[in-house]
Amino acid sequence: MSMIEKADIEDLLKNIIDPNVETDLMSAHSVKSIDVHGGHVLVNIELGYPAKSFIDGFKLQITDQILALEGVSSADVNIIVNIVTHGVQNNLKPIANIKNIIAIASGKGGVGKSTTSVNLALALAAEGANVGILDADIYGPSIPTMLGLSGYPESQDNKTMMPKVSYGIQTISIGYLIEPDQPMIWRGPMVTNALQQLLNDTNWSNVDYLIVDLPPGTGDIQLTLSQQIPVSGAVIVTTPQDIALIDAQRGLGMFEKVNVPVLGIVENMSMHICSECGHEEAIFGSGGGMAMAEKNNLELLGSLPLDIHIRQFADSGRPTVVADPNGRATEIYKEIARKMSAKLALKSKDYSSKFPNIVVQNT
Ligand SMILES: Nc1ncnc2c1ncn2[C@@H]1O[C@H](COP(=O)(O)OP(=O)(O)OP(=O)(O)O)[C@@H](O)[C@H]1O
Repeated sequence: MSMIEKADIEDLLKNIIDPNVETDLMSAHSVKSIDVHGGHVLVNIELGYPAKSFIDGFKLQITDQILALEGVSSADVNIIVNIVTHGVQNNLKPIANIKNIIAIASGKGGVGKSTTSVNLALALAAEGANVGILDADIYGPSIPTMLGLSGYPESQDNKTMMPKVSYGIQTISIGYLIEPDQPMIWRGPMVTNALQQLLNDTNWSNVDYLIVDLPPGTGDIQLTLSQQIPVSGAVIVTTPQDIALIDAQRGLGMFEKVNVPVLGIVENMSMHICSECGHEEAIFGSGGGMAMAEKNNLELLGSLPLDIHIRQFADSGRPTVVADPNGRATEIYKEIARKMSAKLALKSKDYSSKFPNIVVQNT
Protein backbone atom coordinates (compact mmCIF):
# COMPACT_ATOMS: atom_id res chain seq x y z
CA MET A 1 0.00 0.00 0.00
CA SER A 2 1.42 3.43 -0.96
CA MET A 3 2.07 6.03 1.77
CA ILE A 4 -0.34 8.94 1.89
CA GLU A 5 1.23 12.39 1.96
CA LYS A 6 0.04 15.88 2.90
CA ALA A 7 0.25 16.92 -0.78
CA ASP A 8 -2.26 14.17 -1.70
CA ILE A 9 -4.73 15.60 0.80
CA GLU A 10 -4.13 19.13 -0.51
CA ASP A 11 -4.82 17.90 -4.05
CA LEU A 12 -8.06 16.33 -2.89
CA LEU A 13 -9.16 19.47 -1.03
CA LYS A 14 -8.42 21.54 -4.17
CA ASN A 15 -11.19 19.55 -5.80
CA ILE A 16 -13.79 19.82 -3.05
CA ILE A 17 -16.04 22.81 -3.68
CA ASP A 18 -17.63 24.67 -0.78
CA PRO A 19 -21.04 25.38 -2.39
CA ASN A 20 -21.56 28.49 -0.25
CA VAL A 21 -18.52 30.29 -1.62
CA GLU A 22 -18.53 28.30 -4.89
CA THR A 23 -14.78 27.86 -4.58
CA ASP A 24 -12.64 24.90 -3.60
CA LEU A 25 -11.50 24.62 0.01
CA MET A 26 -7.85 25.46 -0.71
CA SER A 27 -8.57 28.54 -2.84
CA ALA A 28 -11.09 29.77 -0.25
CA HIS A 29 -8.26 29.58 2.38
CA SER A 30 -10.59 27.49 4.55
CA VAL A 31 -8.04 24.76 5.36
CA LYS A 32 -6.15 25.73 8.51
CA SER A 33 -4.04 22.56 8.91
CA ILE A 34 -3.47 19.11 7.50
CA ASP A 35 -1.66 16.46 9.55
CA VAL A 36 -0.75 13.05 8.25
CA HIS A 37 0.62 10.37 10.60
CA GLY A 38 1.03 7.04 8.90
CA GLY A 39 -2.41 6.33 7.48
CA HIS A 40 -4.19 8.76 9.79
CA VAL A 41 -5.30 12.12 8.41
CA LEU A 42 -6.41 15.13 10.46
CA VAL A 43 -7.85 18.17 8.66
CA ASN A 44 -8.89 21.39 10.40
CA ILE A 45 -11.22 23.64 8.45
CA GLU A 46 -12.42 27.13 9.38
CA LEU A 47 -15.44 28.71 7.73
CA GLY A 48 -15.95 32.47 7.94
CA TYR A 49 -19.74 32.27 7.90
CA PRO A 50 -22.46 30.60 10.04
CA ALA A 51 -23.43 27.19 8.68
CA LYS A 52 -25.01 25.00 11.38
CA SER A 53 -27.32 23.13 9.02
CA PHE A 54 -24.54 22.54 6.48
CA ILE A 55 -21.48 21.52 8.51
CA ASP A 56 -22.36 17.92 9.40
CA GLY A 57 -23.13 16.90 5.81
CA PHE A 58 -20.04 18.68 4.48
CA LYS A 59 -17.83 17.05 7.12
CA LEU A 60 -19.14 13.63 6.13
CA GLN A 61 -18.55 14.35 2.44
CA ILE A 62 -14.92 15.41 3.05
CA THR A 63 -14.23 12.50 5.43
CA ASP A 64 -15.61 9.96 2.93
CA GLN A 65 -13.47 11.39 0.13
CA ILE A 66 -10.32 11.29 2.28
CA LEU A 67 -11.08 7.70 3.37
CA ALA A 68 -11.46 6.70 -0.28
CA LEU A 69 -7.79 7.61 -0.93
CA GLU A 70 -5.36 4.75 -1.08
CA GLY A 71 -3.18 4.57 2.04
CA VAL A 72 -5.67 6.29 4.38
CA SER A 73 -6.72 4.19 7.37
CA SER A 74 -8.64 6.82 9.35
CA ALA A 75 -9.67 10.45 8.94
CA ASP A 76 -10.74 13.22 11.30
CA VAL A 77 -12.22 16.39 9.84
CA ASN A 78 -12.95 19.31 12.18
CA ILE A 79 -14.94 22.28 10.94
CA ILE A 80 -15.20 25.41 13.05
CA VAL A 81 -16.82 28.77 12.30
CA ASN A 82 -15.06 32.07 12.91
CA ILE A 83 -16.97 35.20 11.94
CA VAL A 84 -14.66 38.20 11.78
CA THR A 85 -15.08 41.89 11.03
CA HIS A 86 -14.77 42.77 7.35
CA GLY A 87 -13.70 46.01 5.74
CA VAL A 88 -16.12 48.89 5.15
CA GLN A 89 -16.36 51.70 2.61
CA ASN A 90 -14.32 54.89 2.93
CA ASN A 91 -12.69 53.81 6.21
CA LEU A 92 -15.79 54.72 8.20
CA LYS A 93 -15.51 54.08 11.93
CA PRO A 94 -16.96 50.72 13.04
CA ILE A 95 -19.94 50.70 15.43
CA ALA A 96 -19.25 49.27 18.89
CA ASN A 97 -20.31 45.64 19.32
CA ILE A 98 -21.22 45.16 15.64
CA LYS A 99 -18.85 43.11 13.51
CA ASN A 100 -20.53 43.50 10.12
CA ILE A 101 -23.37 45.56 8.69
CA ILE A 102 -25.24 44.20 5.67
CA ALA A 103 -27.68 46.54 3.90
CA ILE A 104 -30.72 45.03 2.23
CA ALA A 105 -32.01 47.30 -0.53
CA SER A 106 -34.56 47.36 -3.31
CA GLY A 107 -35.07 49.74 -6.18
CA LYS A 108 -38.80 50.04 -5.62
CA GLY A 109 -41.29 49.45 -2.81
CA GLY A 110 -43.35 46.36 -2.22
CA VAL A 111 -40.95 43.79 -3.66
CA GLY A 112 -40.69 42.05 -0.28
CA LYS A 113 -37.47 43.64 0.99
CA SER A 114 -38.55 43.74 4.66
CA THR A 115 -39.93 40.19 4.53
CA THR A 116 -36.63 39.05 3.03
CA SER A 117 -34.56 41.05 5.57
CA VAL A 118 -36.38 39.54 8.53
CA ASN A 119 -36.21 36.00 7.23
CA LEU A 120 -32.53 36.33 6.30
CA ALA A 121 -31.77 37.68 9.78
CA LEU A 122 -33.59 34.72 11.34
CA ALA A 123 -31.84 32.34 8.93
CA LEU A 124 -28.40 33.71 9.89
CA ALA A 125 -29.36 33.23 13.55
CA ALA A 126 -30.59 29.68 12.87
CA GLU A 127 -27.21 29.00 11.24
CA GLY A 128 -25.48 30.09 14.46
CA ALA A 129 -24.77 33.83 14.20
CA ASN A 130 -25.61 36.65 16.62
CA VAL A 131 -27.87 38.91 14.61
CA GLY A 132 -29.44 42.35 14.82
CA ILE A 133 -31.84 44.25 12.56
CA LEU A 134 -31.93 47.99 12.09
CA ASP A 135 -35.19 49.05 10.50
CA ALA A 136 -34.05 51.97 8.34
CA ASP A 137 -37.43 52.23 6.66
CA ILE A 138 -38.20 55.37 8.66
CA TYR A 139 -41.37 56.24 6.69
CA GLY A 140 -42.86 52.76 6.76
CA PRO A 141 -41.31 50.64 9.51
CA SER A 142 -42.58 47.07 9.20
CA ILE A 143 -39.98 45.09 11.17
CA PRO A 144 -41.82 45.46 14.55
CA THR A 145 -45.01 43.91 13.13
CA MET A 146 -43.12 41.14 11.36
CA LEU A 147 -41.32 40.20 14.59
CA GLY A 148 -44.39 40.66 16.82
CA LEU A 149 -42.81 43.56 18.75
CA SER A 150 -44.20 46.88 20.00
CA GLY A 151 -43.71 49.44 22.75
CA TYR A 152 -40.89 51.72 23.74
CA PRO A 153 -37.39 50.22 24.12
CA GLU A 154 -36.00 50.13 27.67
CA SER A 155 -33.16 52.37 28.73
CA GLN A 156 -30.84 51.63 31.64
CA ASP A 157 -29.02 54.97 31.63
CA ASN A 158 -31.60 57.32 30.06
CA LYS A 159 -29.15 57.91 27.20
CA THR A 160 -29.02 54.69 25.26
CA MET A 161 -31.72 52.20 24.27
CA MET A 162 -31.76 48.47 24.78
CA PRO A 163 -32.61 46.68 21.53
CA LYS A 164 -35.94 44.87 21.60
CA VAL A 165 -35.36 41.15 21.16
CA SER A 166 -37.52 38.66 19.30
CA TYR A 167 -36.61 35.05 18.40
CA GLY A 168 -33.06 35.87 19.56
CA ILE A 169 -32.71 38.81 17.15
CA GLN A 170 -31.79 42.27 18.52
CA THR A 171 -33.86 44.94 16.79
CA ILE A 172 -34.35 48.67 16.71
CA SER A 173 -36.94 50.58 14.71
CA ILE A 174 -38.46 54.05 14.61
CA GLY A 175 -41.71 52.08 14.90
CA TYR A 176 -40.98 51.58 18.64
CA LEU A 177 -40.67 55.32 19.20
CA ILE A 178 -43.76 56.66 17.41
CA GLU A 179 -47.49 55.96 17.58
CA PRO A 180 -48.55 53.54 14.81
CA ASP A 181 -50.86 56.08 13.14
CA GLN A 182 -48.51 59.07 13.53
CA PRO A 183 -47.66 60.45 10.07
CA MET A 184 -43.95 60.73 9.29
CA ILE A 185 -43.42 64.13 7.73
CA TRP A 186 -39.71 64.45 8.31
CA ARG A 187 -37.32 65.88 5.79
CA GLY A 188 -34.14 64.20 4.59
CA PRO A 189 -31.65 65.50 7.20
CA MET A 190 -34.03 64.66 10.08
CA VAL A 191 -34.39 61.13 8.78
CA THR A 192 -30.66 60.71 8.45
CA ASN A 193 -30.18 61.98 12.01
CA ALA A 194 -32.89 59.67 13.34
CA LEU A 195 -31.23 56.76 11.65
CA GLN A 196 -27.77 57.58 12.96
CA GLN A 197 -29.26 57.80 16.44
CA LEU A 198 -31.05 54.48 16.12
CA LEU A 199 -27.79 52.88 15.10
CA ASN A 200 -25.44 54.60 17.52
CA ASP A 201 -27.67 54.96 20.60
CA THR A 202 -28.66 51.31 20.79
CA ASN A 203 -26.80 49.01 23.19
CA TRP A 204 -26.03 46.28 20.69
CA SER A 205 -24.57 43.16 22.21
CA ASN A 206 -21.93 41.16 20.33
CA VAL A 207 -23.63 41.31 16.91
CA ASP A 208 -21.96 39.31 14.10
CA TYR A 209 -24.29 40.70 11.43
CA LEU A 210 -26.51 43.75 11.63
CA ILE A 211 -29.07 43.60 8.84
CA VAL A 212 -30.15 47.09 7.75
CA ASP A 213 -33.54 47.11 6.07
CA LEU A 214 -33.17 50.21 3.88
CA PRO A 215 -36.13 52.22 2.60
CA PRO A 216 -37.02 51.43 -1.02
CA GLY A 217 -35.51 53.51 -3.79
CA THR A 218 -32.25 55.28 -4.37
CA GLY A 219 -32.90 58.85 -3.27
CA ASP A 220 -30.75 61.19 -1.25
CA ILE A 221 -31.54 59.40 2.00
CA GLN A 222 -30.29 56.04 0.80
CA LEU A 223 -27.22 57.60 -0.74
CA THR A 224 -26.39 59.55 2.43
CA LEU A 225 -26.93 56.43 4.48
CA SER A 226 -24.71 54.31 2.35
CA GLN A 227 -22.04 56.99 2.69
CA GLN A 228 -22.36 57.38 6.47
CA ILE A 229 -23.03 53.92 7.85
CA PRO A 230 -20.04 51.55 7.79
CA VAL A 231 -21.49 48.83 5.55
CA SER A 232 -19.53 45.66 4.70
CA GLY A 233 -21.86 44.52 1.92
CA ALA A 234 -25.27 44.96 0.33
CA VAL A 235 -27.92 42.64 -1.05
CA ILE A 236 -30.48 43.74 -3.64
CA VAL A 237 -34.00 42.31 -3.51
CA THR A 238 -36.02 42.41 -6.70
CA THR A 239 -38.99 40.75 -8.33
CA PRO A 240 -38.52 39.34 -11.83
CA GLN A 241 -40.63 42.14 -13.33
CA ASP A 242 -38.90 44.44 -15.82
CA ILE A 243 -39.79 47.63 -13.98
CA ALA A 244 -38.52 46.30 -10.64
CA LEU A 245 -35.33 45.22 -12.35
CA ILE A 246 -34.70 48.65 -13.82
CA ASP A 247 -35.09 50.15 -10.35
CA ALA A 248 -32.92 47.47 -8.79
CA GLN A 249 -30.22 48.27 -11.34
CA ARG A 250 -30.20 51.83 -9.99
CA GLY A 251 -29.77 50.43 -6.47
CA LEU A 252 -26.78 48.46 -7.65
CA GLY A 253 -25.26 51.57 -9.19
CA MET A 254 -25.67 53.44 -5.92
CA PHE A 255 -23.65 50.90 -3.94
CA GLU A 256 -20.96 50.79 -6.61
CA LYS A 257 -20.70 54.57 -6.37
CA VAL A 258 -20.03 54.46 -2.63
CA ASN A 259 -17.70 51.42 -2.79
CA VAL A 260 -19.96 49.02 -0.92
CA PRO A 261 -19.59 45.52 -2.42
CA VAL A 262 -22.86 44.01 -3.61
CA LEU A 263 -22.93 40.43 -2.30
CA GLY A 264 -25.66 39.32 -4.66
CA ILE A 265 -29.27 39.48 -5.74
CA VAL A 266 -32.32 37.86 -4.22
CA GLU A 267 -35.27 37.33 -6.53
CA ASN A 268 -38.53 37.44 -4.59
CA MET A 269 -41.97 36.32 -5.76
CA SER A 270 -40.24 34.52 -8.61
CA MET A 271 -42.83 31.78 -9.08
CA HIS A 272 -46.36 31.36 -7.79
CA ILE A 273 -47.13 27.92 -6.45
CA CYS A 274 -50.90 27.39 -6.26
CA SER A 275 -51.81 26.28 -2.73
CA GLU A 276 -54.75 24.28 -4.17
CA CYS A 277 -53.16 22.33 -7.01
CA GLY A 278 -49.40 22.94 -6.76
CA HIS A 279 -49.32 24.44 -10.28
CA GLU A 280 -46.35 26.78 -10.80
CA GLU A 281 -46.86 30.08 -12.61
CA ALA A 282 -44.34 32.90 -13.21
CA ILE A 283 -46.77 35.74 -12.46
CA PHE A 284 -44.04 38.42 -12.44
CA GLY A 285 -42.06 36.96 -15.34
CA SER A 286 -39.12 34.61 -15.07
CA GLY A 287 -35.34 34.62 -15.23
CA GLY A 288 -35.05 38.38 -14.55
CA GLY A 289 -32.95 38.08 -11.39
CA MET A 290 -30.55 35.68 -13.10
CA ALA A 291 -30.22 37.94 -16.15
CA MET A 292 -29.50 40.91 -13.93
CA ALA A 293 -26.95 38.96 -11.90
CA GLU A 294 -25.19 37.81 -15.06
CA LYS A 295 -25.20 41.27 -16.59
CA ASN A 296 -23.52 42.72 -13.48
CA ASN A 297 -21.23 39.78 -12.83
CA LEU A 298 -22.99 39.08 -9.54
CA GLU A 299 -24.47 36.01 -8.00
CA LEU A 300 -28.19 35.27 -7.83
CA LEU A 301 -28.15 34.19 -4.18
CA GLY A 302 -31.56 32.54 -4.45
CA SER A 303 -35.19 32.84 -5.50
CA LEU A 304 -38.22 32.80 -3.22
CA PRO A 305 -41.61 31.74 -4.53
CA LEU A 306 -44.70 33.92 -4.27
CA ASP A 307 -46.20 31.90 -1.46
CA ILE A 308 -49.24 32.85 0.57
CA HIS A 309 -47.65 31.33 3.70
CA ILE A 310 -44.66 33.71 3.50
CA ARG A 311 -47.11 36.63 3.67
CA GLN A 312 -49.33 35.08 6.35
CA PHE A 313 -46.37 34.20 8.60
CA ALA A 314 -44.81 37.68 8.25
CA ASP A 315 -48.14 39.42 8.90
CA SER A 316 -48.72 37.37 12.05
CA GLY A 317 -45.36 38.32 13.61
CA ARG A 318 -43.88 34.85 13.18
CA PRO A 319 -41.88 34.83 9.94
CA THR A 320 -41.43 31.69 7.83
CA VAL A 321 -38.00 30.73 9.24
CA VAL A 322 -39.42 30.39 12.78
CA ALA A 323 -42.98 29.35 11.85
CA ASP A 324 -41.95 26.60 9.44
CA PRO A 325 -38.32 25.74 10.31
CA ASN A 326 -38.23 22.60 8.17
CA GLY A 327 -40.10 23.95 5.14
CA ARG A 328 -38.68 24.53 1.66
CA ALA A 329 -38.83 28.34 1.92
CA THR A 330 -36.80 28.23 5.16
CA GLU A 331 -34.24 26.04 3.42
CA ILE A 332 -33.95 28.67 0.65
CA TYR A 333 -33.62 31.54 3.17
CA LYS A 334 -30.85 29.62 5.00
CA GLU A 335 -29.04 28.89 1.75
CA ILE A 336 -29.17 32.59 0.82
CA ALA A 337 -28.00 33.58 4.33
CA ARG A 338 -25.01 31.23 4.10
CA LYS A 339 -24.09 32.35 0.59
CA MET A 340 -24.38 36.04 1.44
CA SER A 341 -22.21 35.75 4.57
CA ALA A 342 -19.79 33.39 2.80
CA LYS A 343 -19.43 35.91 -0.04
CA LEU A 344 -18.60 38.55 2.53
CA ALA A 345 -15.99 36.32 4.18
CA LEU A 346 -14.42 35.51 0.81
CA LYS A 347 -14.38 39.13 -0.33
CA SER A 348 -12.13 40.23 2.51
CA LYS A 349 -9.80 37.30 1.83
CA ASP A 350 -9.71 38.36 -1.83
CA TYR A 351 -8.87 41.81 -0.64
CA SER A 352 -6.01 40.72 1.61
CA SER A 353 -4.60 38.48 -1.13
CA LYS A 354 -4.54 41.50 -3.45
CA PHE A 355 -1.78 43.10 -1.42
CA PRO A 356 1.42 42.84 -3.40
CA ASN A 357 4.06 40.41 -2.25
CA ILE A 358 6.98 42.38 -0.92
CA VAL A 359 10.24 40.93 -2.11
CA VAL A 360 13.39 42.11 -0.35
CA GLN A 361 16.35 41.80 -2.65
CA ASN A 362 19.88 41.64 -1.32
CA THR A 363 22.07 43.65 -3.65
N1 LIG B 1 -42.36 35.67 -1.32
C1 LIG B 1 -43.51 36.20 -0.94
N2 LIG B 1 -44.69 35.54 -1.12
C2 LIG B 1 -45.87 36.11 -0.74
N3 LIG B 1 -45.99 37.31 -0.18
C3 LIG B 1 -44.84 38.01 0.02
C4 LIG B 1 -43.55 37.50 -0.33
N4 LIG B 1 -42.62 38.42 0.01
C5 LIG B 1 -43.28 39.47 0.55
N5 LIG B 1 -44.62 39.23 0.56
C6 LIG B 1 -45.69 40.13 1.01
O1 LIG B 1 -45.64 41.28 0.17
C7 LIG B 1 -45.96 42.46 0.92
C8 LIG B 1 -44.81 43.47 0.77
O2 LIG B 1 -43.68 42.92 1.42
P1 LIG B 1 -42.64 43.82 2.22
O3 LIG B 1 -43.33 44.73 3.16
O4 LIG B 1 -41.60 42.92 2.73
O5 LIG B 1 -42.07 44.65 0.99
P2 LIG B 1 -41.03 45.85 0.99
O6 LIG B 1 -40.28 45.73 -0.29
O7 LIG B 1 -40.25 45.88 2.24
O8 LIG B 1 -41.99 47.07 0.91
P3 LIG B 1 -41.74 48.60 1.36
O9 LIG B 1 -40.25 48.78 1.51
O10 LIG B 1 -42.33 49.37 0.26
O11 LIG B 1 -42.43 48.75 2.68
C9 LIG B 1 -46.19 41.99 2.35
O12 LIG B 1 -47.56 41.83 2.56
C10 LIG B 1 -45.49 40.65 2.42
O13 LIG B 1 -46.05 39.78 3.37
